[in-house]
Amino acid sequence: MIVKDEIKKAISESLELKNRLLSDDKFLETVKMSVKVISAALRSGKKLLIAGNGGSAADSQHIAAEFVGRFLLERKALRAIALTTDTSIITAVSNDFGYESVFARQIEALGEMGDVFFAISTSGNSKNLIKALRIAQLYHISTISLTGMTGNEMEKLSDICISVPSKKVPRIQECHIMIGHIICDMVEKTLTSKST
Ligand SMILES: O=C(CO)[C@@H](O)[C@H](O)[C@H](O)[C@H](O)COP(=O)(O)O
Ligand SMILES: [Zn+2]
Repeated sequence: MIVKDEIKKAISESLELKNRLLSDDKFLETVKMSVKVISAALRSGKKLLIAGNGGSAADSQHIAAEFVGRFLLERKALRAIALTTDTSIITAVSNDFGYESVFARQIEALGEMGDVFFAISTSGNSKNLIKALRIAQLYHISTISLTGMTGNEMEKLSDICISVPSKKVPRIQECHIMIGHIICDMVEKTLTSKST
């Protein structure tokens, strides 16, 4: 039996978490910093590489599409790539090197100094993202992580970590895509504004 109370519980949990973010100045600051770093990289012709597993792979593609296509404004295409889409690369690298290398290897192939690597994970402990963050650091690529609770491994390896204070995967993911949209919106506005 479908219970309306359960539906309401999921919605209120999501709202409560978003409300916590609304009054978390440290969180707001990390989003603001991320917008600055991504805007500066894209403005100077560098690119945004995005990766995550499962639902976060979908978020990676969703965000890359906003940049390459458009979010809300008419403007030129922006350089963003999701590292989650090429099944030949994903299967070959996983098969030959192991799944842990699936993003790191693509960063090694495509990443350049000054690019930004945006890693999305609810646990903040996915091994393939940890390895990719280490490689990104080695190649002087800026690193931004979007995670769940603080204190995760990815946070330690990232220049900026935007963490959502929850252990509930779906609730974290709901905040992640909201944050992704906010970043797209603000980067788009920054890059199309004449005064900046
Ligand atoms: O979307 C969901 C659960 O809501 C799943 O597909 C989830 O993303 C996968 O289990 C991921 O492998 C989890 O990885 P991570 O968020 O811990 O990095
Ligand atoms: Zn999900």
